[in-house]
Amino acid sequence: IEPISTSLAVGIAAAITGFLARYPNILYHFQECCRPEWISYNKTGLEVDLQSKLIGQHVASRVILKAVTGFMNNEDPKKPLVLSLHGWTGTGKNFVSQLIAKNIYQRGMTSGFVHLFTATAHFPHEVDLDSYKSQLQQWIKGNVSACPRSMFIFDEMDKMHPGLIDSIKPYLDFYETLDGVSYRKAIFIFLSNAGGENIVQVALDFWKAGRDREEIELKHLETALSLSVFNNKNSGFWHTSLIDKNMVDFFVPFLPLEYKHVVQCGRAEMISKGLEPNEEAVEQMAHDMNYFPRNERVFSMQGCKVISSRLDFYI
Ligand SMILES: Nc1ncnc2c1ncn2[C@@H]1O[C@H](COP(=O)(O)OP(=O)(O)OP(=O)(O)O)[C@@H](O)[C@H]1O
Repeated sequence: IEPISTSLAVGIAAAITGFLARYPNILYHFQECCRPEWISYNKTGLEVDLQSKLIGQHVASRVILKAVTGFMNNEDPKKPLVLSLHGWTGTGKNFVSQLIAKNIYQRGMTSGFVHLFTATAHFPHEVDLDSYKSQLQQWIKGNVSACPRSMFIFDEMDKMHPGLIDSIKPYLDFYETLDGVSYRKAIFIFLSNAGGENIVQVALDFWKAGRDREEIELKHLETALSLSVFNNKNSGFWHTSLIDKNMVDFFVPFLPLEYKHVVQCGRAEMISKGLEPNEEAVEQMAHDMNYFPRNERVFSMQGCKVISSRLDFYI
């Protein structure tokens, strides 16, 4: 071995080791880890995002901001935060979960500490229920052990097998620790369409009475939600004791979106594509969407869901 190269290599290695010993935190800036450099709550960011990006959801915006802020500012929460988001398709439930993730984790939804499960994709076969249960429990335990500030999003909660919901119950409860792991700093978000029709009915009643949509408050929707979520035999929730044990901290209703919201979503979509908003195209697209109920045609059938792809056809 050539002595000059060897001593050069040894010198460089020693310099790097010395540098890392003096500045151990430097690595944390490059590699995502469970530290404040990567995980810190930005309340103003969430507030601004909810106001400017989430369209037509004044009730959900308020509840979510309060719930997340209260939880994230509490250094010693007594249980994990459990939010259950309900509403018609395409009204922003997944979207809002992304906004929450973005304002807690530097890498948002791509963070290694944010975990998304979709019932039909991840747990499709009932015969595999037992293995799903143990995999899910191990996944939650492993990830919370690695980082207490982990976030778990369960999409299509109403299609999830009740037995599987039951298997995650212990992690949502008030336990100090479970097998030596504390779950109290974790966030669980459940998304479902359960209760969507009852929420639509409340919004429709307001519309028919000529009342402003902004007048709808959480209290107007709570009964609608509880009736459907608690009493619906088809809803996974109904079979489990998630509800009677008060494990869900907030039930968050999402209102159905109207024509004007579809237009707003269209404009926002054009801007996000880096285009100048084209009013004519956006209005034509909104006009061609399907609305319900059949006679009144007030609410968008697909919410804002298909706008991204539809818009391409009009511009
Ligand atoms: N209220 C909203 N404000 C702004 N954009 C929205 C809203 N609702 C939906 N969108 C747009 O439509 C897309 C699809 O919506 P999203 O996936 O959040 O709907 P969802 O309520 O989760 O529907 P589903 O119940 O079918 O899963 C979002 O990524 C977003 O671009």
